[in-house]
Amino acid sequence: MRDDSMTHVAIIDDEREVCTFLEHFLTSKGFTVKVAYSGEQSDLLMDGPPFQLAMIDVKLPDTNGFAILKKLKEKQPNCKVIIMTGFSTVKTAIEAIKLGANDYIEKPFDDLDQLEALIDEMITHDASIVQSEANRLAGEVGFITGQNEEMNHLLTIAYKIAKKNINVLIQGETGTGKEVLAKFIHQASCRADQTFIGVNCGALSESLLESELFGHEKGAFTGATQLRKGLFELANSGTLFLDEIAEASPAIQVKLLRVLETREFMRVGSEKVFRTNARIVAASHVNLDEAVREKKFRQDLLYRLNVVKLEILPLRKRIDDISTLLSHFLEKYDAQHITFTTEAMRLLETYDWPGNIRELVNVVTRAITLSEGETTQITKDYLPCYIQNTNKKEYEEKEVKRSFSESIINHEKSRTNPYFSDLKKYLDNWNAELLFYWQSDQAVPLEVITEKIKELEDVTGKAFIKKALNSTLGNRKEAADLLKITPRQLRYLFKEKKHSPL
Ligand SMILES: Nc1ncnc2c1ncn2[C@@H]1O[C@H](COP(=O)(O)OP(=O)(O)OP(=O)(O)O)[C@@H](O)[C@H]1O
Repeated sequence: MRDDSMTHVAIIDDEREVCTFLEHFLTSKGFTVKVAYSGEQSDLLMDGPPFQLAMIDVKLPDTNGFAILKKLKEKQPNCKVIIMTGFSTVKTAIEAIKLGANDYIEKPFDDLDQLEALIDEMITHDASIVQSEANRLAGEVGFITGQNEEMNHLLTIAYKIAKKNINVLIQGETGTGKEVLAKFIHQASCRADQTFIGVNCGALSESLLESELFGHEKGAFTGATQLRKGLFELANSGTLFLDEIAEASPAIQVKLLRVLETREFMRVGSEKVFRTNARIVAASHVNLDEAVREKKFRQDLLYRLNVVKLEILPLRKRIDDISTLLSHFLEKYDAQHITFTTEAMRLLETYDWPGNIRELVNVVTRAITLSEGETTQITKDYLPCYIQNTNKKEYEEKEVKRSFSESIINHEKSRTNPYFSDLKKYLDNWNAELLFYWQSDQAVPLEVITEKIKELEDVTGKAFIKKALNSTLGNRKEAADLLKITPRQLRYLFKEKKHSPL
């Protein structure tokens, strides 16, 4: 007769020694244990009374951990699952987490305290606690999610894997919050009280980036007047955030690969080998699989970086999060008294947000500033003209185009987006807005003005690049020559400008 006051655990693994060890270990903790050595035997277990926890090996002779996980989640949805994996199959275990496993542990079990802590956590914590802990920390760091299920799932996965010592790759369009997510992972990890340092690999020349990353000895090159520690050294027990990793040159990619493989590096101008324990979180708005196919990015480096890949949705695909984001920003700017009219909300939910959350922040701060002293209700008139002019049909047309192909998307967007289609209109609006601020009796936060100036630089620069590309029929090399910049700079400007993936 089964005693339901006890904790019931299933172990599914074809390695008999592992099963024997776990059976002893768990029985000594007062749990009852059932063992299956194959998929067939595990089917029998799953058809029986429910388990609180199942520990499942990734590889079995007649099936794999994914298939067992799927069946278990169907038959016993409340059963927690720990996937057991060898080092070489960590990526597989991460996939299992994405599919609903609660955690994974590497075999052999070197650290029994860690094993015990993991099992205890599984038994005592229910999933809603993990979710609410993740949400609390996300609120603290400023990575807000609302109703969107995919984003909430991503947040939970980020929270779970944060505690593991593995590299993470974050992909997402510009302004979607890649850096904020990297900070969240750092804060949720055991390294939270250590350093978090970030570097934008596209913003520095090759030699500067090399010395930034690895440091240099005094006299290593002209201008190296003193020894400088690099980021791998400074972030030794913390997290190193490599932003826009796709922009790293081939030579830097080789050097990064070496550090990721061996954990060793040398300062520029020195032969001495240093070790680093920095956790790497890399980010890119470029699809790195595509960059590998186009031979712009090393496959072996990508393999090392994306032990876990997290993809943040663009804002237009998480429209259901807009109201939560708005409330967050209103609170952040101490403007909780402000509300948005239904019409204004509809416009915000219909606009396609090429600059993603960064652009939303700008729109909210602008609306707060403009409405100050006038009203507490944001109507459509307090939104920028290009958002007021958005209509549903135009949006839907863009959606269809978007799914057509990435390259066509980018081209179409630049053509149809009112932001770029008419530079003169944009400049007139910009001028009018700035004059409005200037003539306003209210003090305008300088941040709003500097953001507008950056936006002007972005939009105008992009318009001129687009003009040059039009005249060279899309030939980037020739366009770069016309603009008297290098093709690399053109690529950078082309992709990095904040408000508009061309
Ligand atoms: N989920 C979020 N909740 C609240 N604010 C967010 C969120 N995501 C991004 N932001 C805000 O949007 C702005 C851009 O975020 P961030 O710099 O992390 O984006 P990014 O994807 O790294 O951009 P880029 O690709 O241009 O470097 C910041 O002001 C950030 O605070």
